Amino acid sequence: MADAFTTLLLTPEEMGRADKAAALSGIDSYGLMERAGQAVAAAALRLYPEAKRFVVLCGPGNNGGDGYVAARALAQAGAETTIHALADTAGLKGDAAEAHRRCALPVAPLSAWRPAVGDVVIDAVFGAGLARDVPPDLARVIREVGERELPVVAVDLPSGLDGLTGQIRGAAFMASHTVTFMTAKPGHALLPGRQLCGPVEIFDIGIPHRIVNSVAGRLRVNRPGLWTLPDTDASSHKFRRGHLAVFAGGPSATGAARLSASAGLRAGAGLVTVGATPEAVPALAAHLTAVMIREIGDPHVLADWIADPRLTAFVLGPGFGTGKRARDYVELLAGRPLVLDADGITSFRDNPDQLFSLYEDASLPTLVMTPHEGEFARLFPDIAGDAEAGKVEKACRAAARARAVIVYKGADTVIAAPDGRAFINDNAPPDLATAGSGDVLAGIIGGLLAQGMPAFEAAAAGVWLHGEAGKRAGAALTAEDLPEALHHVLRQMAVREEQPSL
Ligand SMILES: NC(=O)C1=CN([C@@H]2O[C@H](COP(=O)(O)OP(=O)(O)OC[C@H]3O[C@@H](n4cnc5c(N)ncnc54)[C@H](OP(=O)(O)O)[C@@H]3O)[C@@H](O)[C@H]2O)[C@@H](O)CC1
Ligand SMILES: [K+]
Repeated sequence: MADAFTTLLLTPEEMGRADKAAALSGIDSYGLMERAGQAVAAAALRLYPEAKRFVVLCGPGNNGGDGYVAARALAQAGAETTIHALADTAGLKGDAAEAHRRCALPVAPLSAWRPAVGDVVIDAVFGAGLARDVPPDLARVIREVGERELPVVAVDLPSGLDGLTGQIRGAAFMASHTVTFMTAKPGHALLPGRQLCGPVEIFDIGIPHRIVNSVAGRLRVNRPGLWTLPDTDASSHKFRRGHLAVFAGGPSATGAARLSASAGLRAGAGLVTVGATPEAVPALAAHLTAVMIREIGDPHVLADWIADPRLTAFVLGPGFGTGKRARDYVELLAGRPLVLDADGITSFRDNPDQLFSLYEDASLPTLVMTPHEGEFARLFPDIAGDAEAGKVEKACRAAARARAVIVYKGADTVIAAPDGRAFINDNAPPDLATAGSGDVLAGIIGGLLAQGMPAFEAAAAGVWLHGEAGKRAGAALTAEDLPEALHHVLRQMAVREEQPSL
């Protein structure tokens, strides 16, 4: 289970506001810096008790200020410590100037440092205030530290990493450990940032939690506790656990719909039916047992079937084929709970507004779209092409425009709702990027939607469960392994819920 502070992500801008609000409420801002720097020194001593020398690299702002505090604490603890600064210390202001004043160690320029084996780097060059690509001097040092594979303890963020977007500004340290303050930041969770941080330690420097909560936006790391799975009590009747309909494509492409359907069933949908044209039925019938098949001979049969209110959710896209048929089906589904994936998304590339208008009346979103990067760019070319925007901003803008939940897939999938809520998912193992994996994800989300979960929660839970199933299935998994692995994950979660002490 997740408590509010372990899932909360504050953007650098929100963190700055927390800092200002803390100062306005009378909290000594230098005290915050002192605790931040002390925490960094404590982590460095704990992680590298045998270090020959700590080299503290200090920048021109408050991240550098944390560095001066840490350097003083390391030296006081008896560790050999040297400081190299990016800019002249005469330019330091406010708390950073105070931290430097209290630190008696000499400060050499960054350009004078030649990284040597045995050095442990304390990276306090840039944190939340990184505003552009790192200067060439620092880029050189980053390269040399990387070449020598020196351990790096990053203060707040590895310098060069954009805390908002997770992107690298020119060059960035590859940290072995990161110490950040109060909450994690989006850049710690998004890629490539996540891979640059090492384990992230979140240290409470004493900003009152009510202040942190007052500046917090709607961004979280995706975790159970942010959503609740439907009650999968074995005694609940299958008709009460909803009925998911998955649409299949042509006879040579039924595998994708089968994967979605099996996953939907494993996710707890009471009934799952694959709707297919007569040509595709034999191929489906040869493989499906627990999943039912509905032959859709002509458009009237389709319309009658879809109109049945007992069908509580739909999946359209996996292996479906692109074109008018997909658009016609979605038109009939307007407003109903739908997971639109793959070909279903691509079918609207020439007229995305046609799709969006079909779902504009819903007061709460009922459409979930699950695009990977290429599909996202087909529906939202202007948003995808905005070089300034990060993945979270892109997903949020797309969700608002489409009035749909957007699952912007990748190793750092972002789930965004039209109301501005957004979760970053971080539990997907690399093996999950395998053929058919997306079909399974669409089916899991469909299965949760069918049970009445709201679209955003169903999407977030589906993405997390998909990641856990991938971990459970292990290395060299295939998509066929995932529904079974999901079954184990859900069973384990149910056991934990029954025995909270586990
Ligand atoms: N929030 C809190 O509660 C607390 C925050 N704390 C700490 O404060 C940190 C944030 O401090 P910060 O805002 O001073 O930003 P920071 O990262 O030091 O950089 C700004 C400086 O860098 C400069 N600069 C930027 N990019 C550059 C580039 N590419 N190349 C060259 N220069 C560049 C920029 O110059 P400018 O853009 O103004 O020209 C400015 O001088 C935060 O990460 C945490 O460690 C803790 O003390 C505890 C309390
Ligand atoms: K840093």
